[in-house]
Amino acid sequence: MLSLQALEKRYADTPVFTGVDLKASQGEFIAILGESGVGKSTLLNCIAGLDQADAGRVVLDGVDVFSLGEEARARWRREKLGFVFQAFHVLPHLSVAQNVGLPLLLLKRPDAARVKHMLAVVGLQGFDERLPRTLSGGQLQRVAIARALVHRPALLLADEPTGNLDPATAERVMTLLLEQARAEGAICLLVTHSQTAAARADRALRLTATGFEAMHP
Ligand SMILES: Nc1ncnc2c1ncn2[C@@H]1O[C@H](COP(=O)(O)OP(=O)(O)OP(=O)(O)O)[C@@H](O)[C@H]1O
Repeated sequence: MLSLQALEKRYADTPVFTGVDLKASQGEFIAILGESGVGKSTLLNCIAGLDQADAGRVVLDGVDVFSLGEEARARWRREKLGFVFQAFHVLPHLSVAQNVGLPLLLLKRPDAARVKHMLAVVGLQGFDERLPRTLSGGQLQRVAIARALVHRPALLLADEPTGNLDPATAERVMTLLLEQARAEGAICLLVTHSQTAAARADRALRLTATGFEAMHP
């Protein structure tokens, strides 16, 4: 269970958002839309504890994230969160399998069989030794999805993951993200400008300066 309670963020005297509340259950897929600059990426960063919220709480599976010290928060992030970004953020000098296995390595739980499984579910079996520069954008994003879920995170944060892809590839990547987040039982918060992607989520919310507005259901 993820709970956001009265989250608030400002830069100097300029408020970005206030009053962000949300409750999400295991396996729920939630799309977050909103005008450019309203603070969607900032909100994901605040939830991940990468950016400091000015007020409010983030509670994931009973853990109050802002009460953790820096080291404990970094450990929590490695263990409980997965990330997918628009720009892939795949490490160029590591092979595909090394990229996917990185979260497990950082948790000191290397697991070659799990890496192989994740490569298979994203349709990249046999790509283990390939370097990222030999992959297409859609393939790179599938590597990123496999990496984001390999350690079975409780929460997947996806920031415009299909923003750099052509519509057909975007559609396939979105399907994969939905299916795999659900298969792994992760809560997924998906920031997107795509109404098509939002329509496929369990819920769609619009972020405004004063919190979330429900779009559907
Ligand atoms: N370090 C910073 N200092 C000051 N203002 C910032 C900083 N980082 C972000 N902002 C501002 O905070 C606001 C929210 O930015 P954010 O990138 O979260 O928006 P967004 O909704 O994700 O936008 P987009 O849809 O265009 O990606 C913007 O007005 C931005 O200029």
